[in-house]
Amino acid sequence: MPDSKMDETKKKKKKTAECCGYPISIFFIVVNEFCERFSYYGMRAVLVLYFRYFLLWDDDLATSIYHAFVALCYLTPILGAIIADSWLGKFKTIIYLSIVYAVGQVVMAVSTIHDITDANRDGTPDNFTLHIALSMLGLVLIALGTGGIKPCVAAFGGDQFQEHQSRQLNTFFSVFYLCINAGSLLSTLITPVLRAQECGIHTQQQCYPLAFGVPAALMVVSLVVFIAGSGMYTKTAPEGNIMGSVCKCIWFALNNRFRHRSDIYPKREHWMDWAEEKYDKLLIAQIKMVLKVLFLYIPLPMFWTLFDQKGSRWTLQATTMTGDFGGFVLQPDQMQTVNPILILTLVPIMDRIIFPLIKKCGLNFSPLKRMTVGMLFAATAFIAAALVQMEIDKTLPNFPSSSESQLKVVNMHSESLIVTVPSQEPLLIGSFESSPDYITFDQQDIRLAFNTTPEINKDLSLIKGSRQTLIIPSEPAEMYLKEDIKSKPKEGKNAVRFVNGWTAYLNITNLESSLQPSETSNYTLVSQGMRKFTLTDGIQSCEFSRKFGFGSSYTFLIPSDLFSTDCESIKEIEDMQPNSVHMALQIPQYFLITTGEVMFSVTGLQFSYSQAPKNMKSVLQAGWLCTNAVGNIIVLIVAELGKLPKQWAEYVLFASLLVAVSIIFSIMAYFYTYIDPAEIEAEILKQQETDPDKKKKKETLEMEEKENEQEIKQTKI
Ligand SMILES: NCCCC[C@H](N)C(=O)NCC(=O)O
Repeated sequence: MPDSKMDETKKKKKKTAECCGYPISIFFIVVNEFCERFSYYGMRAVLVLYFRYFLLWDDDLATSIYHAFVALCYLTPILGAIIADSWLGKFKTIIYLSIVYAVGQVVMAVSTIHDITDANRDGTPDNFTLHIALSMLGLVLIALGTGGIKPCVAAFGGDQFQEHQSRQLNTFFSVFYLCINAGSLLSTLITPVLRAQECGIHTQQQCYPLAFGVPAALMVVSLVVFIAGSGMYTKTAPEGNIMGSVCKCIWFALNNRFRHRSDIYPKREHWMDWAEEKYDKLLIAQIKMVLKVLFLYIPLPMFWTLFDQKGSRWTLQATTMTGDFGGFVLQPDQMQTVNPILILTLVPIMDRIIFPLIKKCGLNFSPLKRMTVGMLFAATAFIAAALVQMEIDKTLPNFPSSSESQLKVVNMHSESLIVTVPSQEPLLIGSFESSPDYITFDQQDIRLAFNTTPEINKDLSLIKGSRQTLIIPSEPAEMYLKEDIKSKPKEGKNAVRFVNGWTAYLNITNLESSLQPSETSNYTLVSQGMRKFTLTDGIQSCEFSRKFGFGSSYTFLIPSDLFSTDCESIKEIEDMQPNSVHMALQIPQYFLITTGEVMFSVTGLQFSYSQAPKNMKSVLQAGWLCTNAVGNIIVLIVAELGKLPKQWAEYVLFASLLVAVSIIFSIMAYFYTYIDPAEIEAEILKQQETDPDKKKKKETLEMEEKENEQEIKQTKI
């Protein structure tokens, strides 16, 4: 940094107002982070639902676009860091990109107003292309904004501290992390509730505009708060195209090394020293510092690969468990809120009790050791997840493999039937009853015999890898096959269907269409709790209520005396029993992974700041965030390619991989020497001052500058 600029920074640092030893400007930065994370996580909480139920995309498309968006959010930090360190400085970059971000959130909220294209006022948008175009534009702007400012805000916060505030600087990163999680916790609780409201101009629909509008408003608040602190910040000026200089310097060093590869040339201590012919010693030293840290980052994505499965695999695991806590019921995706809740409790405990205690015991728990231990905690969390999975597997139905078929028989006939099934004892099935469980067949084509008069022999061609039910209506000769669900219903919901044994058509609430006599409905998904169905044939009606748990499946048999028994004679066949393993069993794995996160992530944030040269703080923050992006990409690849037959085995595989990676990381960390970049930079600057050659060059430069200034003055006169 030119001396004049350095003096400017120092002058500004002197003016910084303090409160309890902290720069007051920090207050604006942490509130800004809280609002920004509220905005980001709030929007993310309802994004997949918006894709699925507003844009009507299928599950695969909705999930792919969602993951692509998250990956983009972790790739754009590089762009933000380059803009900040090389061109605009962190302050202006945060302001400009926050404006882009807020505009993105507003565009996204507008895209969710169905009324803007609902000309025929039927409650669904008429021009999906416009809604899709607007939402994609909004998401790109949001990714640019959130990713772009992310490395700058943490580094800008660090810049506010002076040399005597190193203890407070470390605490700052913990408080910063607390704000992230407080924002994310509140928004993940609030935005789904906002979405569940009904709103609209012409028709009342799920209130996506409110669910996306509130995060947009929070982003505007975040920007206003940040600007409000403007007069108090320490703003380090950018030093020109630093990234360009870094790339050119590395390229020159590599080329120069290659040109002098012969043994006749004396070796140099570091390959970057081959840039000395052309580049400043300070720049070379700074690049060495950055490269050393980036090298250390290579194994880190593996941690994020495990960590980010909280939102996917672990949530899926929760859908196969029960969330009834007595006083309240937790939905599977709400289990994720355990992470920010634990962060809010664990960070203070670690900072105030655990780390000081370890220090008191005389142990050197250095940042890199903490990160290694953090990785091991995450690995243990996956072992805990595997154990829980084994418990769940014991309770899961025996689904058919890809070479097997399964069959159940439902008898809606007024008399009992004896069914002869290949390689089985004959089955006696009472009227309005079903065979006890699914029968598994290795072959696709089977022949069943029924003791009706006359006897019926039925050839069936079953579907491999599927579960089917053979419905025998009041006229057994008209029997037909219906395909059943072959996995647990999504999101912990319950799949229900009805077989109409009533003599006329029936309308049933929640079903897509009316049911003809003897017809079986498709499945409809209902959430946990008390659910009511009204059945009517247009003349008479009755109500049927039932309490559901999580993840069950039922076939309800409607008898011919439906209305005379006021719906009470409806018979229930349990096709899949409700989940019985409790979601509370996931708490240990959440506890372990969050402890790992506190040790790994908070420390990594701090480490990336402390080990970066002053002009590349944002770049190293971006490098740190990039490890997260790579981790997410690994999740996507593994999810596509490496599907193991047993989920618990996949958890154990991930845990083993992370243990292996943490061993490699600990070896790399052993050879890493912690540095004080400011000290090294000052030392080199001092050397350059005393270097006669440099001194001369500097004097000439200063003389030239003075001459230039005089010339400008004279031209003005
Ligand atoms: N809905 C879960 C939010 C988890 C937040 C996570 N613990 C975290 O701190 N992430 C870092 C970030 O910058 O968002």
